[in-house]
Amino acid sequence: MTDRAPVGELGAGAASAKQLIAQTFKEVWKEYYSWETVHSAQLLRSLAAKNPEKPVEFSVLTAESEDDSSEVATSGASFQRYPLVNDKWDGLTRRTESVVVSSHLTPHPPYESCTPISHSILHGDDSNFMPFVPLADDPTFNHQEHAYEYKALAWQQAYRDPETLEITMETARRLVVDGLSAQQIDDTAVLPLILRTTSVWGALWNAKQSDAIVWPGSSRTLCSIPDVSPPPANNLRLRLQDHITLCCRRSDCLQANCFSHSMQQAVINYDRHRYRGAEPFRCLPAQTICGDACTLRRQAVSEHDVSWSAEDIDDLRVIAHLGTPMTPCDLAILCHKPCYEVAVMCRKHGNFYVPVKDQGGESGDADTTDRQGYGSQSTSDILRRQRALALDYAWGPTVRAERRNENAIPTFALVAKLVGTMASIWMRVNDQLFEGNSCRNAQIQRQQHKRVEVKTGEYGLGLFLLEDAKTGDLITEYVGELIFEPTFVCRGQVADHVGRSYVFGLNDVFSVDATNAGNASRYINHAPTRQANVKAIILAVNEDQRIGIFASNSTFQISSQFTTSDTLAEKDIPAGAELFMDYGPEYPIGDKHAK
Ligand SMILES: C[S@@+](CC[C@H](N)C(=O)[O-])C[C@H]1O[C@@H](n2cnc3c(N)ncnc32)[C@H](O)[C@@H]1O
Repeated sequence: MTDRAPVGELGAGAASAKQLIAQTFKEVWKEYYSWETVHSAQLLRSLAAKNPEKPVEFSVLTAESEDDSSEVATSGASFQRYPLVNDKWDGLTRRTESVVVSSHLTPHPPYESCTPISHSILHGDDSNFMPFVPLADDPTFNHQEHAYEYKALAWQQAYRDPETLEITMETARRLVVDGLSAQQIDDTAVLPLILRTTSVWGALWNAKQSDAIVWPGSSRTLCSIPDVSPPPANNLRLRLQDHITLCCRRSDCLQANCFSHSMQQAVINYDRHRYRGAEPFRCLPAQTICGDACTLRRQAVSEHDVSWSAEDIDDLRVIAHLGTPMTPCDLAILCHKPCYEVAVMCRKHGNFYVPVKDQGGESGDADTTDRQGYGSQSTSDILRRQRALALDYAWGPTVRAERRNENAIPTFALVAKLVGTMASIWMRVNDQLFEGNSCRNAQIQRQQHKRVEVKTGEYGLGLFLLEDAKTGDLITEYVGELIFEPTFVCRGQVADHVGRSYVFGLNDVFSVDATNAGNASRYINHAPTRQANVKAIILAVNEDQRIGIFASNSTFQISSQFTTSDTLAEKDIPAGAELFMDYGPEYPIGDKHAK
């Protein structure tokens, strides 16, 4: 694999290290591209349409392979090629080739494909960048005019070239085997990508997030480079920061790519207090005695009687800062400290509401006006119960024992457990709330969709019911890409060209576009209200706006999102019926369903 000098022979000097890294990089680059060119040619060949009468053998689509001029048409486009000479890699030179389109490729299908998704997705699109080249093989689509709307292709924006990433990573893997560390490699600044950054977004991290390129020269399975150093075990803030960055902040959300979830790095900043004011955190008064060590049992404990390490105090700050306002009894469980000690530390380091009235020893600067500042959240029965249960579950005796045995708690396991517990509790609370209730939110959450099929309908493809539905039943949910208004304007050109639009206006900010990604609901055709048998209703479900498609009829009126089906006139939509909904007054109405 290598004929380069080992690190030892090159000496420890920066110049030698640089030389070694550059040499290894060049080697890997050559190996990779000599494999990649052959592999790509094979892939292209496998994609060629099969023509049994006249089999065509074409390697790479270049002007050189144009041996049958009656079968090919050349367009003016060009691409960069890394040529092989006598099956050997010919250095890093690139050649510009013109693109030849073979007539043996199958024509574009009459319907553009659509990626199936079960919930709406948000790419965070930018209307300045073209997300994809639409109808690339449709000669009647005006690509030039379309491209005029955009500054660049979306993949050019913050594009991470997977090949450069793989070559960099393979270089690093070989260098690590040779005795260099990731930090030493980065210090030379020779590689095109930094392996580690002070945060988590270096090549090491990105490689972990990307699909692996499997190629013969890769030593990925043989050597793994130590990842960015994990945050110190005794630094709860950094560990949680990492966790919050990776997981959705909504405790009831288990989807990696939910609407609200963004991959921006989270920073737990004590200066920006979550509630108000600049206090590091606030604490609620203890209400009932939690045990022998409860602050309510102790008379005037002084801070001199309590000795906490800096890490312990920081843990308290983090927990109190991130959680909903808690009593010292709750905090005691989370901090694994006696309650009366927590109360002392809260007084010292936070803004502590001491117990009111007859709570011996701790006189009250408690003040209900201030407490109201927390809003209904801190007083909500559901939240309180949720928190109590979560504490019970997540910080039970096993975990406490773990903490005693090891100084380093497996934070991820703990936090995942806490988040998981919150989610399961939330689901249980939801179930209790929604039990026996045909609330539309509940139907959407439970995805109680009807069975449907897509087939030729009155206007192109249409959506048909496979089972009966009663008015008010959820048929399906309209899902797609969440796009911004300017993107909608740009995509309009494609919709005009194909003569079909799959965009549903959601709110002032977003529309849901099912053109490229969606489910069967994208095939529901339009009919005016009196002939429509389904209705789209936008519902707020767990902080997201979602579009439920409900069985409806002409007498169906929306009164509230919690209206139940039994308050509405029942009228079945029989299995086999095509579904129609009213697209709204602006939609150009077809002759058959003219209002
Ligand atoms: C959401 S798609 C519906 C599925 C579409 N029929 C298909 O084959 O993919 C909406 C498009 O269908 C067509 N369409 C739906 N209802 C129609 C109607 N009542 N009259 C004419 N065209 C209709 C229009 O082209 C419209 O832009």
